[in-house]
Formats: sequence, C-alpha cells, structure tokens
Amino acid sequence: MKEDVSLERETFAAISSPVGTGAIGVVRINGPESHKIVKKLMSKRIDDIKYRMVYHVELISENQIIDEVNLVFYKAPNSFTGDDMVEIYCHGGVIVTRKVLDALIRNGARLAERGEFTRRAFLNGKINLIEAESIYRIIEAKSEKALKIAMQNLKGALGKEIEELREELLNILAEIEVSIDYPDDIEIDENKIYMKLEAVAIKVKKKILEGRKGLHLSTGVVMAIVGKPNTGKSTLLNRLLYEDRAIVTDIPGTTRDVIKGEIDIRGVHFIIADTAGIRKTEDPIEKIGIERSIKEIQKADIILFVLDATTGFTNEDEYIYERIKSYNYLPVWNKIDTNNNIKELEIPHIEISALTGKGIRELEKKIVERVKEIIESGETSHVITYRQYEALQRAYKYLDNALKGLKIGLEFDVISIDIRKCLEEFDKLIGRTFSDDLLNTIFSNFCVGK
Ligand SMILES: Nc1nc2c(c(=O)[nH]1)N(C=O)[C@@H](CNc1ccc(C(=O)N[C@@H](CCC(=O)O)C(=O)O)cc1)CN2
Ligand SMILES: Nc1nc2c(ncn2[C@@H]2O[C@H](COP(=O)(O)OP(=O)(O)OP(=O)(O)O)[C@@H](O)[C@H]2O)c(=O)[nH]1
Ligand SMILES: [K+]
Ligand SMILES: [Mg+2]
Repeated sequence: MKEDVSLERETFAAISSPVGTGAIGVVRINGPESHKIVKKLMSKRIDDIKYRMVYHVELISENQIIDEVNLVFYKAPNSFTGDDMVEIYCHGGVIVTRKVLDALIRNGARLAERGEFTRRAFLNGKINLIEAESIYRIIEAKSEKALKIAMQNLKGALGKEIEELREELLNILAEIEVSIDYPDDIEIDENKIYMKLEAVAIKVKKKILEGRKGLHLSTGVVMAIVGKPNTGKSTLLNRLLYEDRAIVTDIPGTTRDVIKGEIDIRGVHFIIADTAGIRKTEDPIEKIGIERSIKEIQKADIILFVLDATTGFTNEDEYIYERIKSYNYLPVWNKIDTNNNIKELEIPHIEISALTGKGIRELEKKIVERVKEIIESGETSHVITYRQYEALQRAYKYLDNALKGLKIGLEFDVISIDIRKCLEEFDKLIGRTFSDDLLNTIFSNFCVGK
C-alpha cells in the first residue's frame, strides 16, 4: 500500500464547472495516476483506451453507481495541461459532481490547488505566462471588448510583440559585446546603437501608454467620489449602484474606509470608490480614512468632486480642489433640491440631487463621455494585467537609463548592464524566467478547477 500523504500525490482533481445546479458538470483529473484511477471506476473494462474519444459509461464506487457520464482520456503531452488527464462530464448539481470528485480522491487523487491545471499547462510549456493570465481574464471578462483583448492575448499577441523586442535587444547586446571583447578589431557605430535602442524604447513606451487603456477595458474604469464631509458622497454611491451599499447619516465624517462597488454605466465597466470626507481632523481613525481617500485620488481614472449646494464653495472645498485639479475630475454640485449656492470652477460642473435622483442620468452621460476620451483614443493595447504593465514600466526605465548613458558617453560594459536588466524584465513578463512566488500570486486569482 502506498502511504496516504496527500501532498505527495501528484495526481490532482477538481470540479471545473461552476458551483450550483447545472445541466452538466465537469470534473477533471490530471497526472500520472489519472487514467488508472478513472479506469478503476468505470463500469466497462476497456483495455486499449483511445485518447480524445468520448466514452459513455457508468462510474461505480463501492458497488454503488455514482453517475452515468461521458468521459475523455488525454495522453501526455496532448492535453490542455500537457499531462495525462481525464475529463468527466457528469450530471450537473452540487451533490453529483462532489460525489464524482470524492470517488477520485478516495482512489488516489488529491484536491487541485487554485489554477493548478493552467499552472501545469504553463510549466509544461503549453502556454506562456501572458497566455495563462489571459485565460483568467477571459473567464473574468465583463465586456465584449475585454473578452476580445484577452482572447488576442491567448493567441499570443503581447507575447509575440515582447519576443520581437527581446530579439532586437539581443542583437544590440551582441553587437556591443563583440566590441567589448575585441576592442581593437571592431569599430562600433555608437550612433547606430543609440538609434536601435531608441527604437525599442519607443515601442515599449507606446505599449505602456496603450497599456493603461487595456487595463481600463479589462478590469474596469476606476472612479473615486471625493469631497469634504457630508456633501452626499455615500448617497451618490448608493444612487449610482442602485443599492444601499454605504452608510448615510447627517453626521459629517460618517464614511471612514473606502467603500467600493462595481457597475456598468452605458456599457462601460466602473469600479466606484466612495471615500471619507476630506477635512482637517484630530480623530486618529478619521485621519487614516482621509489618507486612504487621498490614495484613491491618485489611483482613479476619473474623480467626482462632490460639492454641497447648501454650503457653497468653502475653504475646505478649496483645500481639496488644490489636490485634485491636476487629475481628471468632474465638479458635481449636489443637493440642488434644497439650495443653489453654486460656484463655477474651471471645468463645467454638473448639478444633481443624489437624494431625489435629479440629474443622475445626465451625470452618468457626462462620466461616460469623459472616460470614452481615454478608452477610445489610440490603439488598443494587449496589456491586461498590472503585472504586465509594471514589468513594461521597469523595462522602459532600464532602456531609458541605457540611452542616457550612451548620450553622456558611458562605457559599453555599463550600458550593457541596463540592457540585460531590461531583457530580464522581458523574460519575466513572458514567463521565460519565473519564481514560485510569482506563480502563486498569479494562480491564486484563479478558481479551483481552472
Ligand atoms: N472540455 C474542455 N473544454 C475546454 C477546455 C478544456 O480544458 N476542456 N479549455 C481549457 O482551457 C478551453 C479550450 N482550450 C484547450 C486547449 C488545449 C486543449 C488540448 O487538448 N490540447 C492538446 C491537443 C491540441 C490539438 O490537437 O489541437 C495539446 O495541446 O496537445 C484542449 C482545450 C475551453 N474549453
Ligand atoms: N437635501 C439633500 N440632502 C442630501 C442629498 N444628498 C445627501 N444628502 C444628505 O446629506 C447628509 C450626508 O450624506 P452622506 O451621503 O452621508 O454624505 P457623505 O459625503 O458621504 O458624508 P461623509 O461620509 O460623512 O463624508 C445625509 O443626511 C443625506 O441624506 C441631496 O441631494 N439633497
Ligand atoms: K455623512
Ligand atoms: Mg460618506
């Protein structure tokens, strides 16, 4: 008998269909023992299994029929994961799928980790890291556009572009190194090197600029609701979400933490953050809340600057205005049902009553117009995760360093250090090099069974 230590088991299984009742459920088992385990449970004995063929059988465990199923055997390396694998299509439903999974576990499999099937596909070289991330984005896609970008990445769009840039850099590096190794024989044209390097830098910069848009499309547009206490920010959040999400009271300083909600407005997906009213305060909790509000301002793609028509534009508003005016903000005068103490700012404002709903449709229209300027301008990027975005930013920083170094006449061996660092970022981006930590972070977002 093999010892029953789950962690040592290489073969893992999971329910791959959503939890809940459904017409058909999918249970997958992956690894060296997967075929043996499933064969043990099959009502028919089939000696020479044909791979990727559908078998219709009953699964039997401890003399009990678990379910009537279809199943498919995959032989390594010809499977999604690249390992031996079996897919079982059983009846949908919480109990049936769990019983099938139970039978697999009792016969030698262990439970899969989150994203472990996709992780195996990556480790077996079936897909690169960008493709793995795109699978997650495909499942999570909240709009047709987001789906389209993720799908292009699954087909290798960003990965190919990065591979090309990598080749260009390797060529430049090779030229430089020959001149370092044979300084007397090789005459190097510094100008030419500069131009080639600059061409790569320009392409990376372009990817970064387009990348923000890709992120908007795939994760949503971040909108922060900001203002002094009691202007009606939380009332507005609840109104925009059609939901009683945040606590509303007439006490200034009610909202302490950032409260988030997601909703589609006219086809654009928004992540809306209601924040603590900003003012000078001695209350330590409120202080932390206000620090968080200021962080949200920096992260936001658009800021709703909520002003109170009953108080007019006060010193407290001026204080906030100074902090947000360099960002993409929209002045929103609230409480116009009671008063009309309104001041014009540099940017046209909008007038609403979060309480009665007056002006909300116009506000939504304005918000979407404003963000469409961002998300519909220029090319669509293939950057779909912050990890990718940040790797590109670091890569650019090294290229920029190298270019600056060339300009001031630094030695080539110094320049080549930056170029190598940039190459490392490219390698990490596509997963040519990776750490367990990185894989854990990426795949922990996945669901079990993916
Ligand atoms: N039933 C089922 N449907 C699914 C998946 C799956 O794993 N199982 N997928 C999971 O994400 C997606 C499709 N992706 C897949 C990717 C590769 C292979 C596969 O078997 N690849 C083999 C054979 C390739 C071929 O002959 O074309 C291979 O790469 O060797 C299957 C599905 C969506 N639909
Ligand atoms: N008349 C009127 N009252 C409003 C309107 N919007 C909000 N209020 C009232 O203003 C008070 C404060 O509303 P909140 O939504 O809690 O304001 P807030 O900006 O989130 O406040 P803090 O979280 O404390 O900063 C509550 O009594 C609301 O009912 C409005 O459009 N008209
Ligand atoms: K309040
Ligand atoms: Mg509030």
